[in-house]
Amino acid sequence: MIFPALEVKNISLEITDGTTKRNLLTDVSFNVDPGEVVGITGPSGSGKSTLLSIIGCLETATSGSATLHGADTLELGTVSGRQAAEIRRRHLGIVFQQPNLLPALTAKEQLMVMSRLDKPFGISGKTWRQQEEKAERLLKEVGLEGRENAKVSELSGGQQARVNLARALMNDPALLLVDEPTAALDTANAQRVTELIVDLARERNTPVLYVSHDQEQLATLDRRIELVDGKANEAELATT
Ligand SMILES: Nc1ncnc2c1ncn2[C@@H]1O[C@H](COP(=O)(O)OP(=O)(O)OP(=O)(O)O)[C@@H](O)[C@H]1O
Repeated sequence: MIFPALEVKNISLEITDGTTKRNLLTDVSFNVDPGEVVGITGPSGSGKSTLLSIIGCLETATSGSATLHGADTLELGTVSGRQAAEIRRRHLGIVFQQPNLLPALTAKEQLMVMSRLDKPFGISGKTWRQQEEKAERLLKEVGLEGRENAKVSELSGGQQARVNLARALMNDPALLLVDEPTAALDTANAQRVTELIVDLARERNTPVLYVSHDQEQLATLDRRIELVDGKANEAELATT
């Protein structure tokens, strides 16, 4: 039996809105294949970022499951605490809207921080030098060859978004989750970064969930899922 890389089944989240309870997400189900980039879209407040947080083990669903099939089969939607942190560190790449880069560090050092979190050897048992080579290789892949030693203040917004992306790839994630990573960029730069994400996903066979409002960017992706009133829009799914 061939599994999709990511299987999301009937994810629901009940939230408390003031004094009333309501379902922010209701029975959201979809699959993502290896190397496929799926856009998550929908009106503001429809739960896009929350869905990504559940799949990214940052929040837990009230019910349902999100299963990642890779070297290990991992349940993502319901784990919390130390187990969730371990899954994020080892298996997930998460890119938020704000790069949150450390101002005192160079581009390469932003990536090396990921290795430092995993002392004495890297995530996959690699030495410090091997991790350093990996950081250099990733920066080259995102188009930053020659900028490895530049500090954040010396990098443009587009370059910072690329460092942010490279950093999320340091652990060779089995799933990449990106939440409006180009919101701070002009249209041309935003489109280039989106195309880079699609290329990297295909080259690495990594499934990607990409939250965006931008129709032009969404058109670059393999397909899209629209969240409307907490439900995934199946009609849109079927036509894409
Ligand atoms: N566990 C929770 N408890 C209460 N409220 C929550 C919880 N999780 C999310 N929310 C609320 O649900 C709403 C939806 O948030 P979310 O950021 O997921 O929407 P979004 O579709 O990503 O919006 P935007 O496009 O504006 O970024 C927000 O008002 C958020 O505060």
